[in-house]
Amino acid sequence: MTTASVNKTITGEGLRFAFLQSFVKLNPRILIKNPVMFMVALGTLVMVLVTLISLLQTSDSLGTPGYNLVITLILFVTVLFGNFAEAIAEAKGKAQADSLRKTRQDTKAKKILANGEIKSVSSSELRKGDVFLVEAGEIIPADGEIIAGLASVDESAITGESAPVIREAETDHNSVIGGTKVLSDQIKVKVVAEPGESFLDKMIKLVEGANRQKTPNEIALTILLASFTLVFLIVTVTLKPFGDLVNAPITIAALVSLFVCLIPTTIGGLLSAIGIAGMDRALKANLIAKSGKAVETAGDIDILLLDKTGTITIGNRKATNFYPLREEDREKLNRYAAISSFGDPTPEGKSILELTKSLGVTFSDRELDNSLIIKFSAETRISGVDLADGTKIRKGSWNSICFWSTNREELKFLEQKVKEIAANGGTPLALAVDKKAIGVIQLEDIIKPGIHERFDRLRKMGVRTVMVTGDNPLTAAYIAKKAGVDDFIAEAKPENKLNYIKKEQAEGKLVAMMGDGTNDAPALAQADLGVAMNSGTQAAKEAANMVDLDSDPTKLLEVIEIGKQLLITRGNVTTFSIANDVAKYFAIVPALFAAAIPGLNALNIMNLSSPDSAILSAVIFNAIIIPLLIPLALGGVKYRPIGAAELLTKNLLIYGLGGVVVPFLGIKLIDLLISGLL
Ligand SMILES: Nc1ncnc2c1ncn2[C@@H]1O[C@H](COP(=O)(O)OP(=O)(O)OP(=O)(O)O)[C@@H](O)[C@H]1O
Ligand SMILES: [K+]
Ligand SMILES: [Mg+2]
Repeated sequence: MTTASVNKTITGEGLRFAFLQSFVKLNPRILIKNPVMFMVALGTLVMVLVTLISLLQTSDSLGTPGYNLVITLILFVTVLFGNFAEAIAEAKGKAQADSLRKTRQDTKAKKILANGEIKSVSSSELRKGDVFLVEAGEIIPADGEIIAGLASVDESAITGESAPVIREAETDHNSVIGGTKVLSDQIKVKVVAEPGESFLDKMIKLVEGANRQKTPNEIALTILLASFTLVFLIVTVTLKPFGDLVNAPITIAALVSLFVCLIPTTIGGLLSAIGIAGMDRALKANLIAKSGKAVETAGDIDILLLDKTGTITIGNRKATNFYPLREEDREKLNRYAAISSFGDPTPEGKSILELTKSLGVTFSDRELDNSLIIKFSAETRISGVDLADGTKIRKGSWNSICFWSTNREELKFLEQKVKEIAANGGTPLALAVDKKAIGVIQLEDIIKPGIHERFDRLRKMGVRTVMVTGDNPLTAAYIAKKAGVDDFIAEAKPENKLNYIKKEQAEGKLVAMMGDGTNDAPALAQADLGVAMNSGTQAAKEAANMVDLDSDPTKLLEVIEIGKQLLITRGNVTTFSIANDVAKYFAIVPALFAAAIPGLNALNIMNLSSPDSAILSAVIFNAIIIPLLIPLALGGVKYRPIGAAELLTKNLLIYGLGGVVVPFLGIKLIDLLISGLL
């Protein structure tokens, strides 16, 4: 199964589920969470009483039992429609959860005991901290981090992506998920999640909406809608004495109907469906949002921090050339580049080793016996090896090698080459032996095609892009200009990201970033929107509020579009809903008083056939607009990157004006259809 392809359309089973849920959600304890719909339900109850009383006694102020019954039923259906909208949004998640459950199964695990022995246990017996072995062809029994080895893994059960991925110990891609399958090699994995708290468990709960909480914006909007409801309650109630005063008695059916038509039932009925659909869209893009708030925040992001390598440029930097200080050093440079990269697992190290191989450099493993490998770190920007014979080889950024080297005079000759490489967007690495620089290694980065257009799109949405790189300022400036980012931070260390985020947040900006390494975890936690790559370390995934199953660094751009789409859809449906209510006011009120106050006839532009028909048509329209808008609520309003002001004008025109016009037409049409029946 694939999360990406499951259930794009709603199945018959989904419809049945949603239909039943519409009744389950009539439970007052569930309904009260939606104050607008709760009031409609109360109105329905009032009308049930009125219908019963009107059966027993005839009175002008009660109306006929038949008419009252019809109004009662329509109000009841209105509540059901609201429930149905939410249920149909949830139905998609339920289907996804069901297929994910099939992925989660008990498997055999080869647990490695403290004494090194292997014991076969059930996957459910594995606890956090346990170590297990998985070999080619086996299912990984639990979530974990690889502590030894490397393997290609089929993650299609979770990501829907059929191409295998490589996971390796001691890299930023050391994370494996229980339920996925090892295709080649074998790995030792340390368990990171207790049973029941695995990634798959969390994902199932998430898509099911089991712990769905209202987002802050949803709460704010709900409070606003509730206060509208209160205002309209007062407006409607005070209309009664006014009607008596002008000798136009208003029936309870008319008052309740007017009230229901005035309160924002459309957005009230669709609000939570819109939120669920937003999370669903994120899921379709293979993004696991830990909360609805994360998706919502994405729509409001001001600044996007992006890594250079792998995000703006294609994958890994490739070594393309060696430049010795003196021509006679060429052999030596190539050789030491190879030896110093042998124990360097970074993409840069691997690529240097490959280039030396293609140049015919050979050396035996024995030369590295008893040597001390100096691992690359983003802090030092240096890697290398101390050989057993005392030779110290280092490679790293120009600044750090300059700092380490003592042949200051000679460095000047190399600096020329370094600048040349950087000015063309490459990354220069200097190589030094025993504190003497002997040459420069050229690493090349290729900018991803189409990335410029994506940044243009973001700029139009009002999002500023900032490239962060550990590279030198010259290289950074070249790539930043070529790729079209708004700003860059060069020679960045992990804590620089964190500080930059804090600084922007202090100015009231919302910042998003994506990361995979343990290094990135603090910044991912600090960012308003932190997206971790699925391949990343456990620390990164825990700190983030979204996880990208595809581990695609450009996914941030999609996240923002999904967020914007959610906010715009909600905004537009709200505008439409309120405009609708205004229109309904003008449809009902003149009809109610036209007989008693002839002057109001001027307002009776709709010329509906009778007050009863006007009210009935308005409540019918009020009810059916909810299911009619379900496709819009679930599908979302397509987001186009135009300026904020232009967007507002356009949306006000379409949804505001449309919201006024559509009910006039709809109510008139319904009036024409039913007036014959009355
Ligand atoms: N394997 C390595 N050995 C030695 N030095 C390296 C190695 N890889 C990178 N460097 C140097 O360290 C600098 C910082 O690299 P790093 O990979 O930390 O950058 P980064 O923060 O990941 O940014 P980017 O997104 O550009 O990769 C590089 O510009 C390069 O000069
Ligand atoms: K309404
Ligand atoms: Mg890097």
